[in-house]
Amino acid sequence: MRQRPLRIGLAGLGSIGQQVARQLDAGIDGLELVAVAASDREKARQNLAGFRALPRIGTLADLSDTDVVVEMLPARAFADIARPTLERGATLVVASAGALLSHMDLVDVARRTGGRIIVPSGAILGLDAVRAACEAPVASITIETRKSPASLAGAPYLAQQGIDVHALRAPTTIFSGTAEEAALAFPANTNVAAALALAGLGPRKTEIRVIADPAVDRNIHTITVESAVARFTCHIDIVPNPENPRSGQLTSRSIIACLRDMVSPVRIGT
Ligand SMILES: NC(=O)C1=CN([C@@H]2O[C@H](COP(=O)(O)OP(=O)(O)OC[C@H]3O[C@@H](n4cnc5c(N)ncnc54)[C@H](O)[C@@H]3O)[C@@H](O)[C@H]2O)C=CC1
Ligand SMILES: O=C([O-])CC(=O)C(=O)O
Repeated sequence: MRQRPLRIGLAGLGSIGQQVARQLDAGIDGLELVAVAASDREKARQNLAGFRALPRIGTLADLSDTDVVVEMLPARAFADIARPTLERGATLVVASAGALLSHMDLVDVARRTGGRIIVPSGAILGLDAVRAACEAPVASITIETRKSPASLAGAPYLAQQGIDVHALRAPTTIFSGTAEEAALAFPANTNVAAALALAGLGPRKTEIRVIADPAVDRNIHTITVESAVARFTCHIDIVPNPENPRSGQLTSRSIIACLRDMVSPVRIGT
């Protein structure tokens, strides 16, 4: 039994970070929100107004006395908090799973310092069964991601390929490739494929298809696994966050469930 609560720091107070902060402030036994890092501190103060216990508001460097840092930054800022957190032997909970694929050397840092990298399921389901299946031979793991144009807009791949998603009138496959390729092409839209890859066959053997569909208003993911011990398909429709439709409303809850696991005497699922 821990003598004191786990001290939590939040890196990023955007659409996911704000939800996580609110849920932590509502109170979870064994967890204490002590600090948040935000790029606009005045806006952060406004977002945290009314909190029961106001955490410190500062920069990424101000998270350096926490036990657990929850990374919820744009992919480009991922390493700015991931590396120092792991260098000091703390635990890093990763939202930007796609960005982790370009920084797999951090696993060696964690091994050296005793730090831990934890990738919650986020917006995807079935990682428990994927991990279990991968204890036996697995033939293939694929994911199809279907999103509205608003949930895909701004991805670097669209600009590179000259694709105007807002002009599409019918569902269109705009990308097929590996999870590794997708993480670079769609850094804010394919974290699900990265998490799936890390749970299963790795970023070069996990295939993703991205479909832009003007008729949908959810972020929709379908995983298909063919393995020696089981064949399964998992499907999820997630409500996008109003502040950032690229991210859905399940991810903050997945992070909270993951943090709860760290202090709970009982753990459910693989
Ligand atoms: N694992 C998963 O299943 C999912 C992962 N994500 C990923 O989670 C991450 C966070 O998502 P959102 O909250 O929706 O993004 P967001 O763009 O709404 O929020 C990011 C926040 O980080 C802040 N920020 C940027 N640089 C900073 C710095 N140096 N210091 C402090 N704050 C900084 C921004 O001002 C913004 O408030 C993204 O990388 C997103 O792609 C999103 C959905 C699902
Ligand atoms: O569906 C979501 O909420 C977000 C998503 O696809 C991703 O980041 O991979």
